[in-house]
Amino acid sequence: MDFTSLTVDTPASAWTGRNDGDGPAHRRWWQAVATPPSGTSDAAASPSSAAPAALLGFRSDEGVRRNAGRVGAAAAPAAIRAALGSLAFHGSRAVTDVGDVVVAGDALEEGQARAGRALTAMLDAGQLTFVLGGGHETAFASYLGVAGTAAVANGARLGVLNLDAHFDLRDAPAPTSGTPFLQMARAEAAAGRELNYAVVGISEPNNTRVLFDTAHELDVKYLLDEDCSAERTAAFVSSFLETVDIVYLTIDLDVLPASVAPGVSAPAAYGVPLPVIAAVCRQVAASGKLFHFDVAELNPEFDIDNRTAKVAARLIDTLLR
Ligand SMILES: N=CN[C@@H](CCC(=O)O)C(=O)O
Ligand SMILES: [Mn+2]
Ligand SMILES: [Mn+2]
Repeated sequence: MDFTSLTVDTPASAWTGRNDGDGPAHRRWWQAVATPPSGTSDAAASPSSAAPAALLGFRSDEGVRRNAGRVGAAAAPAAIRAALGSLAFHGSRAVTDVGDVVVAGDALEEGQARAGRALTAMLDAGQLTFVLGGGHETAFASYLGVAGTAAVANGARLGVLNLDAHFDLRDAPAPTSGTPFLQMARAEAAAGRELNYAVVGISEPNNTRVLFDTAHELDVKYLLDEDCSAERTAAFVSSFLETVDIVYLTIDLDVLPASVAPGVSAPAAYGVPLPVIAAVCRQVAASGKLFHFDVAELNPEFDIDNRTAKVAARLIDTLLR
């Protein structure tokens, strides 16, 4: 597709990383990712049966600020790109970085709409899209992109799978990082559909009764963090996948234990082990139903030795195999 027709605020700049040489045997992410208009990738030239992928950064922490959280997630897209850059690239699909949508000041809703339009254009052109957030207000930008596609208009059954310690179903006066899935439920109802929403990793003490009540009213499927054994999680995800044609997967990094993901606004005391979260990513990718995904809530200011950024990069690498 012609990526130069997309409206973003900051075009992608060339990626960097360790250089062991040219060609597929030495290829790392920084060498595989194309950055239009000038940058081309050697991987993009290789024939592949897998759908091409395109990534968009969403530089926002306005939703976190409105939700009284620790701001800093606007710097996350750059930190994730840096962590991904030096990972070895074992995939075969073309990957394009189209740059960032930047939320200026409090203009969150406008930024979400702008990101949504760029995503819809890429999805309709056959790209597997992913967004590097941003606070979890990123999820509503992702939803706008997915909900605007021809696939959804033509009746594809959409499922939203959130890996998160929180429901993010808050009823608030304005959109925040804590509201995106209630916004989705309302938007789906307005479109004459019902939101099919499932969450893996809910922390009971970190979600009030009203959030559980809302989840029950909306028939949200969820698995508590303490119930996330490998077997139960795989069975939960498998049942969910049976009910959908296309999946929007959203990873809020605070689903992981704080020792694994310290660089988030709300670190988890308990958390779901990384091997379980990685297995969910493999399972969703293997289903052939993955349509779009995002990674949210990284806050580089609170990260330790880029631990959280590296975990985000690892999960993205897993999803794109
Ligand atoms: N995206 C953030 N969600 C959580 C944050 C909770 C917290 O800061 O403790 C929420 O709003 O519930
Ligand atoms: Mn969240
Ligand atoms: Mn969360």
